[in-house]
Amino acid sequence: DFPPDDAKYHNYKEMTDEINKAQSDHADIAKVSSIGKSHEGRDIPVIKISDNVAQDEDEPEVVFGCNIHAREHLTAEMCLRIAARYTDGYASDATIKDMVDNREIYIIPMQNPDGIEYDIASGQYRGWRKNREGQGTDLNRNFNFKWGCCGGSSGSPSSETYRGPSAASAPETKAIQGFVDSRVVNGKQQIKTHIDFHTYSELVLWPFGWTYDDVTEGMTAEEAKRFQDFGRQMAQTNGYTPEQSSDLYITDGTTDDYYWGVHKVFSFTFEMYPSGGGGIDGFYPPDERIEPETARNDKAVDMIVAEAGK
Ligand SMILES: CC(C)C[C@H](NS(N)(=O)=O)C(=O)O
Ligand SMILES: [Ca+2]
Ligand SMILES: [Ca+2]
Ligand SMILES: [Ca+2]
Ligand SMILES: [Zn+2]
Repeated sequence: DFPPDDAKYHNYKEMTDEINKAQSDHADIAKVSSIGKSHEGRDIPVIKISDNVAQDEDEPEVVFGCNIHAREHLTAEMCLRIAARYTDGYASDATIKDMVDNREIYIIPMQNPDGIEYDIASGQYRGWRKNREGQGTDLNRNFNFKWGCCGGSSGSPSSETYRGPSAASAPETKAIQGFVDSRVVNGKQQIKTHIDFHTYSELVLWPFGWTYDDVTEGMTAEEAKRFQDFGRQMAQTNGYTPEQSSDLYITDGTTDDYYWGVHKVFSFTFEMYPSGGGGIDGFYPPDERIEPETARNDKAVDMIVAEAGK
């Protein structure tokens, strides 16, 4: 488990208990299911928040994905905050109610449950990043879009950015892709917007990661401008630095490139607090930082939920 001083962070069981409680407290608008199983057999839960939540309604869909990298524990807290705001806020906040009534919001708090549990299992943080297959696959290099295309990942199993033996080889990647693919209804992708939360560096990133080009096959000048404008607007609200993903470094097989490249989902990656300082400690802010550093993204989250209806 987490060290006692960081008890406010949720482990896998505490996370599942929390979303199950949200479901029982708000059964009319919240429904928990599993998108599939991890390598070690853990369910990867998703909580859906919408009116008539048991029906698949013709409403724009939004996805928030968290903790695809094991040590980035602050991101699971980000996803749990979104779930809490959009369930607890339904009765009191008119804007939240409007969004819940007119969107289908999916939140996946722990996309890499095995890695997360391994990172904290000894009681001392291990700095673990990948999933738990063999020497670990970097799930954010394993997606089936431009997989291993461009020097943005490694082919060596011991590497922190090991792309896996083949595209979508990891069960967690299969589960996430399977979920996104399942949201194509009558040939139309229902998911309109997405944020994948990471730590750290305080950045708002948009596709593509596989190329330095702003405009390229699969990204017109208009589309690139939409990403730039909206990314900058969100960054205005949280003080992060907005840039194209590849401005950081080239990556291939990432979630964002898959969501946009394959499904044309208006998709961003957020790197949360801290901004820098380098080193492994940046992945482990004290739990006193959870509230302020997750609340910092409330406005950007609300913007991306609203944008799904554009
Ligand atoms: C989303 C990309 C561009 C950055 C990310 N950085 S992280 N979260 O692993 O430190 C990563 O390397 O996957
Ligand atoms: Ca503390
Ligand atoms: Ca609905
Ligand atoms: Ca729908
Ligand atoms: Zn990450």
